[in-house]
Amino acid sequence: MTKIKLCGNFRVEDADLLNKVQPDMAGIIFAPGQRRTVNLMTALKIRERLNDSIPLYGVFVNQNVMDMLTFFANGLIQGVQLHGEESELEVTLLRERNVPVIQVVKPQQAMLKTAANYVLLDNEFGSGKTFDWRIVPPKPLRQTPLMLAGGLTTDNLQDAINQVQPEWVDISSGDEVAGNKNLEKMRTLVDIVRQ
Ligand SMILES: O=C(O)c1ccccc1NCC(=O)[C@H](O)[C@H](O)COP(=O)(O)O
Repeated sequence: MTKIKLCGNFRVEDADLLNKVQPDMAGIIFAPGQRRTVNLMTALKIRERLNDSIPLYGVFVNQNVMDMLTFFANGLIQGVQLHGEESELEVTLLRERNVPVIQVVKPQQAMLKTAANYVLLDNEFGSGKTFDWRIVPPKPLRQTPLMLAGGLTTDNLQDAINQVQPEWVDISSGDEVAGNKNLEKMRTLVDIVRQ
């Protein structure tokens, strides 16, 4: 069964919504200067309020690996999403310290051989824009479990799963209404993957 990550949570109360719908993974943005960026205090509060059963991943763009290791060691995050041009060396360094890694790649690179636990296909930063799913290599050719992202919504999620057969889907804009996380959208998305 496809699993679901709900990303870009940025208000402390988003933890309560996540607890209600129980996604397989949640994400918060540490990349600076973005609409959904969280500061350390908010991140700590979200982790504190979030059910222990929901792993929280930090999203970073070309940031300091030592910070990622510290956040992981302190239990603030349970894994990292590398959303920039991070090197395989950085991925390996994190993996050697048992940090689960999601490496974001361009859709054409789904076959990339990497030490990361997952490759995530997205062409922008939580932009809500889809890409042409036909360019994703078929499942038997992929080396690493695939997370599909980019403009997934309650309207297109089922088609995306049918066409791409990803191990995971990752959604941010698609669970928002007027820029805030929305319980009904989140619930519908989770129901679609679990039906
Ligand atoms: O959401 C952001 O602001 C963001 C900023 C910098 C790097 C990544 C960012 N978001 C990543 C995600 O939320 C998801 O991994 C994914 O791209 C979902 O995007 P979408 O559903 O298209 O909003």
